[in-house]
Amino acid sequence: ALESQLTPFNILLRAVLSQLQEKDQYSIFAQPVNIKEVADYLDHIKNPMDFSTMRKRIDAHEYRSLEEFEADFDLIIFNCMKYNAKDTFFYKAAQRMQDHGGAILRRARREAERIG
Ligand SMILES: CCOC(=O)c1ccc2c(c1)NC(=O)[C@@H](C)N2
Repeated sequence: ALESQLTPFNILLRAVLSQLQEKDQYSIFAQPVNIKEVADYLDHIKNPMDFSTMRKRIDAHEYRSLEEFEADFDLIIFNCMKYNAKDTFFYKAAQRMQDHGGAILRRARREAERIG
């Protein structure tokens, strides 16, 4: 029901996800990597992750802690740095996302402690 959707914790996760997506200015982390465009992606990446999947998991109450949410964020970064070579636009975007995300998640951890 809507009220179970809008627990303080869920509201926090949705706010954090929006803050992270603001840093994805070319939306390269917004959707699952398109396997039609990147044919060998699943040969290399066993656990794909993206922000739209994370949003579905928030709405399905699949995150029981901020650490579980962070693990999926870290997976997005890890996959990108694994599949793409260091000198690529994608790899560099993952590094910037990791930096921005670190600051956003540190603030979120304090907020999660405050709401208990
Ligand atoms: C239309 C072509 O799109 C892509 O090739 C493409 C589109 C998005 C991508 C990606 C590839 N690779 C990645 O590692 C993740 C970060 N995002």
